Amino acid sequence: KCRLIACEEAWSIPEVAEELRKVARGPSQSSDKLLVGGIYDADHDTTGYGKMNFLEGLKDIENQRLPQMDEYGVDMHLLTLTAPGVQMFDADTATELAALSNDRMAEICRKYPSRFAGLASFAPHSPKRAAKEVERAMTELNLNGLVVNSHTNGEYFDDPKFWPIFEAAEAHNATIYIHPRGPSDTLKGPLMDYAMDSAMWAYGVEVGTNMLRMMAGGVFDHFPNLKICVGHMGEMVPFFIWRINFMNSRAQEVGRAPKTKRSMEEYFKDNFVFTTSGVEDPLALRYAIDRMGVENVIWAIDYPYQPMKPAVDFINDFECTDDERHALCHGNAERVFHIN
Ligand SMILES: COc1cc(C(=O)O)cc(C(=O)O)c1
Ligand SMILES: [Mn+2]
Repeated sequence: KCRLIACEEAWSIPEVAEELRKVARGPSQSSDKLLVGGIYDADHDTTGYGKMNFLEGLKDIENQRLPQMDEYGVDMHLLTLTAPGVQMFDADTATELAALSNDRMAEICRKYPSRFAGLASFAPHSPKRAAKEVERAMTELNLNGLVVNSHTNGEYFDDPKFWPIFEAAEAHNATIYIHPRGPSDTLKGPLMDYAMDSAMWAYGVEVGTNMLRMMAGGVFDHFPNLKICVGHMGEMVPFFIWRINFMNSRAQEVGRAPKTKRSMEEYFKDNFVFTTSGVEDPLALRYAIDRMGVENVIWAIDYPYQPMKPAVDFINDFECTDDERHALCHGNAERVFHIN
C-alpha cells in the first residue's frame, strides 16, 4: 500500500468562523460573500450554499476527519485554513487571526505528527507583518509551507507590494499554495450567474489569472527559487500552456508584454507544482503528468468540499507506474512540503 498524503485539505477555527459570520452580515460586496453567508451564517442563508453545510467538517479533526482517513487509508492531510482565509478582514484582524490559526494548526500537527501537516496563513494586505509570520511559521511553528487565497482587495501577486512575502518564502524554502476564492470585484462581472462564481468556473479563472500575472510580470525573475502550488489540476493552465507560451512570446516580441528572462512554459514547469484537488478525471491526470512531468503533480482530496472516499478510489484506481504512484501519492508532497 502506497503512503497517501492529501495536500489541499480545508480546515477552520471558531474564531475565524465567527469573524466570517460578521462579514456575511456586513456591507462587503465581495463575490465570496455568497459562499461565506451560506457556510458561516447558514441560519440566515439566502444563497443556498448553506444546504451543503461544510462548517462542521471544516472545524473537525477527531470526529469525522481522522476516522475517515483511517477507514480509507489516508495517512496524512496537509491542512489549510479554508478560503477566503483571513483576506476579507481588515489588515490588523487578519494578521491576528492568521497567527492564531497557525498556532492552532501547529498544535494539531504536534499532537498527530504522522497524520497532519499544515500550511500557514498570513495577511497579504500587511506584507511586512506577513513576512514576519512566514518566518515564525517556518521556524518556531515548524509548519510545512504557506497558503493564500489568490487576490486580496483585488490586488494580484505581480504587484511588488507583496514581494517581501516572496522574499521570506524563498528564504525559508516555503512553497506558497495559491488557493482559489471568488473573483475580485474587477473580474467578477459576467461570472456571478448560474453559480459560476464558485468552484465551477470563477475559482479557476481567478487563480489562473493570478498565475499568469506572476509569470508574465516577471515575478520568477526576481524570485527564481520561489515555488508555487496550485490546485484543481493546475487551474486549467496545463491544458492551455502551449497557447499561453506562444501568445506571450509573440506579445514580448512586439513589445506588448514585458520581456522576461524565461518563457511562460519554463516558469510553469520550474516554479509551479499542482494538485489533483477536485478534478477526479483520469484522462486529465494522465495529460497533466505527460505534459508537465509527474514530479509536478500531487494528489489531493479538497476535503470536506469533496468527499474523501471517491478521491481515494480515484487515485487508487488510476493506471500508472509504481514510480508515478510513489510521486503522486506522497513522494512529491514530502519534497515540496518538507514532510518526513
Ligand atoms: C472555500 O469554499 C469552497 C467551496 C467549494 C465548493 O465545492 O463549493 C470548493 C472549494 C475548493 O475547491 O477549495 C472551496
Ligand atoms: Mn480547496
